[in-house]
Amino acid sequence: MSGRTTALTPPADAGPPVRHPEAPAPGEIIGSHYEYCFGCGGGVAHGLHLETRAGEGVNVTAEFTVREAHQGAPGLAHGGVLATALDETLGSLGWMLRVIAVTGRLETDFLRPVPVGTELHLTAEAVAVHRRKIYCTATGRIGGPDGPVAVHANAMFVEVKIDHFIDNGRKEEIQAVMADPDQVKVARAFEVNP
Ligand SMILES: CCCCCCCCCCCCCC(=O)SCCNC(=O)CCNC(=O)[C@H](O)C(C)(C)COP(=O)(O)OP(=O)(O)OC[C@H]1O[C@@H](n2cnc3c(N)ncnc32)[C@H](O)[C@@H]1OP(=O)(O)O
Repeated sequence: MSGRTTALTPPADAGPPVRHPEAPAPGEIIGSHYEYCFGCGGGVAHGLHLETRAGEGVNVTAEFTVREAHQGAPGLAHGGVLATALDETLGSLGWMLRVIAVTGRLETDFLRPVPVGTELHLTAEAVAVHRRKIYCTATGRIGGPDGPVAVHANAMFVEVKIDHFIDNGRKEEIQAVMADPDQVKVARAFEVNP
């Protein structure tokens, strides 16, 4: 046993998340953080192509249309793909806090099947911060932004520095990213020095 608590309930001394003064303005589209990200990258043919918008607080919204390539059962979205959509939307909260954060834990409830062709309306919100840990939730609704909930997640993201990617990513992709001025701009937006 590691002694680590895996609870997704923030500890009593956690604080509220604080919207960074330079967070994208409410309604502003948060661009893809990486062209080859399966969740948001334009360079992944069968990816989710999620487009996320900043909310007014430490929250974001996004839409994702389920396509044939996303099926698990015939005509229905794969659960892992739906979890990815939640994960990706949650990942965008880093822009609102101006930190880079990766998923530590993601607990997903699948409440309704999601047919191919459905537009999933996603929201994500940070609820508490404790040291490097960001506690957050995400919801995907069908039939409109106020439609019935199809999927819901409680999650805990952990803040990391750019070294997390440099140290762990494959060399080819890391070198390509560092040679791309647009990508370096993304990294700078998080006030990190690549
Ligand atoms: C170039 C530009 C790039 C831009 C990139 C933008 C990328 C955005 C991508 C978005 C894409 C979408 C999103 C994606 O898909 S992100 C991809 C999926 N996620 C990952 O690959 C993360 C893999 N895991 C790790 O790298 C490490 O385990 C991390 C970094 C998470 C922690 O290891 P690290 O050694 O650093 O820290 P620590 O172990 O001291 O832990 C720190 C604290 O956290 C607590 N804890 C940890 N894990 C868990 C857990 N499972 N349950 C409960 N608690 C957990 C821990 O108890 C401790 O708490 P406390 O002691 O402080 O109380």
